[in-house]
Amino acid sequence: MPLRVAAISFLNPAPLLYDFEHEPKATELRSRYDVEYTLPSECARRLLTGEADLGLIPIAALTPELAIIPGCTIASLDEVRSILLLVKNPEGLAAEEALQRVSTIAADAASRSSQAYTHLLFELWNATRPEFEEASADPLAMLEHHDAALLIGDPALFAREHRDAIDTKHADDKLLWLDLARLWRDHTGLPWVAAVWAFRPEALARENIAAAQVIGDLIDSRNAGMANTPALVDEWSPRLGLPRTVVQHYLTRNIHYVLDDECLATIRLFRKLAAENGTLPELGELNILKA
Ligand SMILES: C=C(O[C@@H]1C=C(C(=O)O)C=C[C@H]1O)C(=O)O
Repeated sequence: MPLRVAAISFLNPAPLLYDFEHEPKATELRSRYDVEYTLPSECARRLLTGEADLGLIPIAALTPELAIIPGCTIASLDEVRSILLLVKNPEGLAAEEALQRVSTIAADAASRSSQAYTHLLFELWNATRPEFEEASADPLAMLEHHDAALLIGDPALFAREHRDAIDTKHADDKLLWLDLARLWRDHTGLPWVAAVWAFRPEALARENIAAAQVIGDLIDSRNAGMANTPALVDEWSPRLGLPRTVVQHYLTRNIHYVLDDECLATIRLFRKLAAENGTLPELGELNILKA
């Protein structure tokens, strides 16, 4: 049987999944992997319950039992564009002061990592404890009953594309548009990391597949995706109705796909701070799959 794979349905992982979607590799890979696309929180749920063997999952959902596949990530070295915190700021205060006034946040239910980053932002660096309520990704509905809205992925890209319309509706609120990756970088000097490929190691023996094969397939796919962004822009720009320049910039500048030492340092620091703060359970040493 092929490995059961839970992959994220947004634009941002498209380069990681390139070989799974394009020949010459797609047919061969179908014999080893059965890929289903869903939202990040659901990818995590499926991997944690064992409904999937391999998942592109939020780093907030990693557990000590899951092995991280080396090489691939969804991260950002500066602005990520698609992790947005919209904050009502009717008095037009500076960002730090406006954050102090936030007491309720509607948080995109598709997210695990960005929700936890937002907890750290408020609880560690802002010294406030706003209430979080999970909601579906609709900025206007989210802001109806909350002081701030956290959006991720494609809905965040759409919101940015329609920023003028959203700002007009909220003219009295004077919305602040904050990029969470940028805030994390400002506070820690490190890249912002959202997701990694994580694996249930027991699937190797069950499916008689070598760790090196899985790691190699995923790294080759990432490399093919990064080398073929023009093809991905051709596919995704009409699919999402976003300008080609935005998709191109997003895939080549906003998102960082290589799980390097700095990204690993981020995962360690993020999980340490989140454990100390009580936001997430302890993770301990990172369990990285060996080839
Ligand atoms: C860059 C992004 O990273 C995402 C954010 C995640 C989260 O908040 O849990 C998980 C996976 C990524 O798809 C994004 O979706 O905008």
